[in-house]
Amino acid sequence: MSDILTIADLKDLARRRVPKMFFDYADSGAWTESTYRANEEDFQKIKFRQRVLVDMSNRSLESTMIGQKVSMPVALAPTGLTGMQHADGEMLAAQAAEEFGVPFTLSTMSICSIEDVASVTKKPFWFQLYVLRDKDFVLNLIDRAKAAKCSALVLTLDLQVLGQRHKDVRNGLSAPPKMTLANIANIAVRPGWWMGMAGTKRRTFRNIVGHAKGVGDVASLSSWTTEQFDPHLSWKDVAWIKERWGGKLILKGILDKEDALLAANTGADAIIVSNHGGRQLDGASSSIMALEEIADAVGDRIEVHMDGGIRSGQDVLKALCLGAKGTYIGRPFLYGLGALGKEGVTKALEIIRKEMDITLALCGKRLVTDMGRDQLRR
Ligand SMILES: Cc1cc2nc3c(=O)[nH]c(=O)nc-3n(C[C@H](O)[C@H](O)[C@H](O)COP(=O)(O)O)c2cc1C
Ligand SMILES: O=C(O)C(=O)c1ccccc1
Repeated sequence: MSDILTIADLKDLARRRVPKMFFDYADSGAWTESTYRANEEDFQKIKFRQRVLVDMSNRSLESTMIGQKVSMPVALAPTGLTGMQHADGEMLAAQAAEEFGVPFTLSTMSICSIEDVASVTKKPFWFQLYVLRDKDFVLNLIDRAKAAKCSALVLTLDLQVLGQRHKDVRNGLSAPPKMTLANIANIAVRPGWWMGMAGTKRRTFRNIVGHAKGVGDVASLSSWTTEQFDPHLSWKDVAWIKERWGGKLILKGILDKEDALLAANTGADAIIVSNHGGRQLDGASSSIMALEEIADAVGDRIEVHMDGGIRSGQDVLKALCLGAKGTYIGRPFLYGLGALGKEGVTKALEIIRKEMDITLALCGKRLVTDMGRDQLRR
């Protein structure tokens, strides 16, 4: 563990421990992956101002996201199939986040169900909703998230059609995965992973199987999921979901200022400036480059969050400087989970916290909430 100092170290270890098809699923973007790469690379173009001889004692990373206290403004992003990076992955990641004091967001497309995660956590977590064609099933998900006392609904808007990630096609990643010789050989040499999987009953999309009509077993899943994404969605759907949910609502997948203004009109509590980690529209702008314009356009009308490409505490601070009140990490916690299970998720959060704390000090600030545009050199 002592040799793990960066998120990249966790990624290297995950690559060795997680079967290729699932590691690649996490580590891939749509088509040429240009947006996936830009998400990370564009952070490097932004530089801090270094300040000296100011009081750097008693620093604090505490903040709030949608009015909820967080030990640092870094939530775990919703990610599908998280329980395939490590057995019971969503339950472990939720526990790590809870202990750390940051929000965990459970995906509709998770392996562990809403009820599974609720059974191993004490504090409320957030639930991410895909609005699928089967509206009865969508209502069922909303009601189950309410029953589990989820404290925010994250409504994802950028997956009306599914972007293509070539690696998934090449690896035969479907539900259930194609058991080619290459996949079997790959799993065989990762005993830690498959022993974990053999020891849990949670190996399929448990929010869906047994809940959605026509999905009684795993065999029917693949065609069901691809058919269910709904190209008809409109802003009117946001209104009925907001009404039915009745709690805090976060709209995820905004990358354009016109859309940000429409989102602000819905009365939602926050938007997430996001391109789905470069997994949807290849060729779209990086999230960090879209952030400032969107933050300027909406002003104080709605809280602005962002995700995409955050690989260090420095990246988090840059996003805060450019107008985000909160951020999310996707792959960094997945790498931690694949590398070391729950401990690895905690490790990812600790790495980011330490980088944030030292950077904050060297920028001459004590409070993370004081980071603004004047902390950047432009
Ligand atoms: C493997 C994987 C699965 C994802 N699944 C979902 C999902 O089910 N729902 C969703 O809203 N976003 C999903 N996302 C997008 C993330 O919520 C988030 O926007 C993205 O990962 C942020 O970029 P980062 O991975 O560079 O931190 C997924 C991302 C990854 C990497
Ligand atoms: O992989 C994803 O990014 C995602 O959101 C998703 C979509 C369909 C099924 C599972 C996950």
